[in-house]
Amino acid sequence: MLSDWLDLTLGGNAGAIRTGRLTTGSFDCQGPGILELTPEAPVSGAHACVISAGIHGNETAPIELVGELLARLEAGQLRLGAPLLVLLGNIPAIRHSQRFITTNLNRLFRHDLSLEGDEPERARELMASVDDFYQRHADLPRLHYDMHTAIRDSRYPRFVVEPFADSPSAPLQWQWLAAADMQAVLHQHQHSWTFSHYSKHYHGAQAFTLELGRVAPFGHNDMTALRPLRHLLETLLEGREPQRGDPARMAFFRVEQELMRHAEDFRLCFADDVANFTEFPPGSCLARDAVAGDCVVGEQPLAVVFPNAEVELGARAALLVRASETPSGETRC
Ligand SMILES: O=C(O)CCC(=O)N[C@@H](CCC(=O)O)C(=O)O
Ligand SMILES: [Zn+2]
Repeated sequence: MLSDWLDLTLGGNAGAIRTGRLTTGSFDCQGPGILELTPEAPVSGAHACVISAGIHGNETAPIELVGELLARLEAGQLRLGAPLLVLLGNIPAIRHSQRFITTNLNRLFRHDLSLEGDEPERARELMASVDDFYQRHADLPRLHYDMHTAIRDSRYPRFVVEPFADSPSAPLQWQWLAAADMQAVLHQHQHSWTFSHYSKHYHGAQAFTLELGRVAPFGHNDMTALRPLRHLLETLLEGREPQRGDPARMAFFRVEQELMRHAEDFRLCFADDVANFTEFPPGSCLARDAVAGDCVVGEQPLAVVFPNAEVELGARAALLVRASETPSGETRC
């Protein structure tokens, strides 16, 4: 049964179900954590939808959300109207309730990846499944929502990260995401090799990272806060036109700088309970790095997003951001 897919996959029995039928389509388990749903009758205007969760193994709310969607499809409460690829990212890390096992999977989505190991191998499998899916549905507009939760509290608990690309995202996306009760948008200023960036950069998909609250164990997530997003996902998988909200309800930010960790001896200068999007005035010391020196805020205030002193050497330890007036990241004067 489709609703057993998550449990079987996480229990190491991914091979126990292969293909099956729904009232309105069929499903095909193409590999561990790789599930494609195909409608009997695709609805005109439908998107080729990719929904991914568990790219970081301790981020459980998105996995629970996928479980809710599959259960409602199986129960016939939703009519499948769009091709849908559901991906569960780092399966061993989910089993261990860890962000990753050896290296951060969400930095490996690039065609020239040369690393070896379990996470690089998984990135290759996921990239190949996305390539194959979009190629087989080449006539449809492409969409990818990669769902995460954040390590810290956030001033905006639900926010969107818009990957960098040459062309801006479709303005309609901000209307859909506002209706889904996303509260802020963070525009990336450079390539980041995340999963959503992969779909946007290599496939021209409308692709975003969605941060959906704070990391919590299974069963401890506030799923009611995610109802509006569930509604958006349901509408898309039914192939219907999503509701539109007012993007002016969301706060827009752009990344000014990535703070990198260079030294073993690296620390952030603020407390662990400082929330994402907290602003620091000019002159504040944000980090001390024995190799790179101090990171100090310049003439304009900066806010911190995803600060994490525990990242690998050479990895991003925080995004330093400023408010912008528009989704594509123009900064206020
Ligand atoms: O809370 C944190 O520090 C990390 C939450 C998380 O996993 N965020 C993603 C964002 C991806 C992006 O920049 O698009 C990540 O760090 O991979
Ligand atoms: Zn994550």
